[in-house]
Amino acid sequence: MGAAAHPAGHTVQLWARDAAQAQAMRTARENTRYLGGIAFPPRLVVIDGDVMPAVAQADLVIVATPMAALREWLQRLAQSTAPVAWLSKGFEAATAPGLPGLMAHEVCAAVAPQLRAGVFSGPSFALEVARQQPTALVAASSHAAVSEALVAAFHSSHVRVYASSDIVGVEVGGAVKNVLAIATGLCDGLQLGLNARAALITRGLAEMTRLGMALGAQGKTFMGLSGLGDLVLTATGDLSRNRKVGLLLAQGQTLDQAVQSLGHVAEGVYSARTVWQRAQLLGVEMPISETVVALLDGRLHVSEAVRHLMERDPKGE
Ligand SMILES: NC(=O)c1ccc[n+]([C@@H]2O[C@H](COP(=O)([O-])OP(=O)(O)OC[C@H]3O[C@@H](n4cnc5c(N)ncnc54)[C@H](O)[C@@H]3O)[C@@H](O)[C@H]2O)c1
Ligand SMILES: O=P(O)(O)OC[C@H](O)CO
Repeated sequence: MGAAAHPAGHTVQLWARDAAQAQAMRTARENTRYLGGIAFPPRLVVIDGDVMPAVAQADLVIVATPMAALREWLQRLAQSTAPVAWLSKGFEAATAPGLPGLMAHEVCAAVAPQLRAGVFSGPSFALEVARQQPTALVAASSHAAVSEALVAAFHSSHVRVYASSDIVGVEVGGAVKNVLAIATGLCDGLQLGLNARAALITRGLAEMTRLGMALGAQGKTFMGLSGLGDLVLTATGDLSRNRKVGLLLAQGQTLDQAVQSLGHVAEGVYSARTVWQRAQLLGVEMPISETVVALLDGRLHVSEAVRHLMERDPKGE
């Protein structure tokens, strides 16, 4: 996102937790490990060590870590006076037995309630954003100042940023699409055909919307960029790590092998159980997500997954 912010005329401080990786990026003026071949813009500065001096100077702080690291980062940033936005797309794993896992804004409310914060989401493979290919995103927060800061920082000739106040809807879309992309990868890996893929995406959108509305989201959010848009991208785009997990499971790899071979996080693997757990608590039917959880937990074999979905009782659409 650092490269994306630059055309709007901002200086970006990119913090890396690994000092050697930070030095390698300073030397190469690119992130060879993750986005090789994309030169950093001149006003991007790579930093490491204590991040707080940079936070104190910032007009906007972006947290670009997997969901599993978000709690720790929001605790660290709790006193920031600048708005904070996260890119993480997932539900947190339960932190104690008997407690449901949380959405990102719920984690924020628990550990940094005074922070002006929100989520930056939508269909956006990092590689295409870095190449400055056209991308449209959603900035969602209950604080208008946060969405406004994201629009000011990122809206440009190649990135369109739409503001939303429906943070629940945007976060549910971002988390559930990853689970559904695992299912779609599996479907394509098993060569079940285009009819099956369209059915999974459409019924997946229905279950995403059901869960979101039960959690208090607005239905229309799921027809937007962070819902349908990101679901279509992740379920069908071969740059997706979540889709890749499904494809690899279909080839007979174990979950551990599939996750190891990615080298990046596939959030659906970690969010699926929480998504399913929250749906169960609310009495929301999510048969595709339920099937993915059963596969990931090893309770269902790949070869049984399709039968599991197809043999459900008939019902109205
Ligand atoms: N890559 C994409 O195309 C993309 C696009 C939009 C949103 N996202 C979301 O953004 C989040 C991050 O995705 P990614 O692709 O950058 O993941 P990634 O697996 O590449 O990890 C991103 C970085 O976070 C670092 N990290 C991990 N734990 C950390 C911690 N505790 N503190 C600091 N840094 C830590 C990793 O070392 C890595 O450099 C995910 O939730 C993902 O769903 C990714
Ligand atoms: O590679 P994935 O599956 O994590 O998807 C990346 C982005 O979330 C797409 O918007």
